[in-house]
Amino acid sequence: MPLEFEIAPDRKIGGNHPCFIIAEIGQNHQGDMKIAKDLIKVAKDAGADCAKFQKSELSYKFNKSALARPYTSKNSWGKTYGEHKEFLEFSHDQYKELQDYANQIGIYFTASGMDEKAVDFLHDLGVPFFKVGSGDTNNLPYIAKTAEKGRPMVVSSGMQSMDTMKKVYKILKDKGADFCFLQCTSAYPLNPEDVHLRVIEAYQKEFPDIPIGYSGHESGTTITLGAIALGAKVVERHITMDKTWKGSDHEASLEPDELKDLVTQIRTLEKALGGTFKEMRACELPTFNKIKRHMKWIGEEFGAARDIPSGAEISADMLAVKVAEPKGIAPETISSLLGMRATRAIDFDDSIREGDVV
Ligand SMILES: CC(=O)N[C@H](C=O)[C@@H](O)[C@H](O)[C@H](O)COP(=O)(O)O
Ligand SMILES: C=C(OP(=O)(O)O)C(=O)O
Repeated sequence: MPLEFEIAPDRKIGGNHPCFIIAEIGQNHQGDMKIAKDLIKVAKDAGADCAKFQKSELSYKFNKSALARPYTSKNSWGKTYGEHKEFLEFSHDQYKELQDYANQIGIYFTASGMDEKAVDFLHDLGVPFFKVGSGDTNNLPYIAKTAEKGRPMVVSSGMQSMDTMKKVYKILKDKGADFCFLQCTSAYPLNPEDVHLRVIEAYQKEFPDIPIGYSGHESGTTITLGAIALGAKVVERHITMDKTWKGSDHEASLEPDELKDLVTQIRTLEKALGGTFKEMRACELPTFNKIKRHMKWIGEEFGAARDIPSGAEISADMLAVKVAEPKGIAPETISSLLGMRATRAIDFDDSIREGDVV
């Protein structure tokens, strides 16, 4: 049984707990607090568990030349990558305001700390758990320091190999962290053939004592539902007000109605996954009573409609399986009746019931 743990106050993940659904606002707020709050509300109204952002302390995440690099993409909000990222970055005070808003409307609030300094800030802010974005997963000193803060961790794995994930697993286990891994492919939007949902199963095999989840960048909801069917206990999807907006992630995001649909579909699918024990279910009884086949015999050996006398030895050609009133012996036991003897005279087309043959 995969490990369960409390990812946020009064909310466990893993085992049979409902999948924890993270609505990733990321940088889809366009640098605008109103849009950011509206997206938190969208997450809440759709029934997602958590609204998430991305926090960087830019001079700790990037070196000078990375910040000075020209960023000429149609998704750029500045001449350089540094200016672009600065435009999309909220201040500490703004984070506090967003957190207060999330608390007020009743949804968990967190962010990916995209460098050690940002993790320090989020720790002080008191987020329930840390998200580690794929770009930071092979930063092993960062992984160790983040684990030392003592909060649960959700670690994504885009661009990483199984070998790297084993290293991350070992560090986090050694630190005694509660954590889960998310299968992820870091492309926006993500083509179905690049998703590799079966990595969820490979992770569960390799890391049997942690919950496994999925962070998706594909279009639509189908693939994420597949992740749930394969056992994902945490799911993260980007959300947006409008997929056509300027920005690298909008196209791979879910609009409000899609998020709502996804949450509803996940909750339905979770119910439908049920248990692994196979038996007839209570809801099947009416059908069973109506059509399940029960054994009857017909006296073909003796001629149709001829009575079988008491004491006759039962052979296969005396038996037929039909929908019977009253119900007879269950047909899956047919071979065990052969060679038995009738304890009473049974008319053609009568049911054979317990005690009629011994
Ligand atoms: C790997 C990773 O961090 N991915 C994040 C999460 O999915 C993304 O949101 C990036 O921050 C985003 O795509 C970057 O876009 P730009 O470079 O235009 O700011
Ligand atoms: C990059 C992030 O996530 P993922 O790698 O799961 O897309 C993130 O959380 O900032």
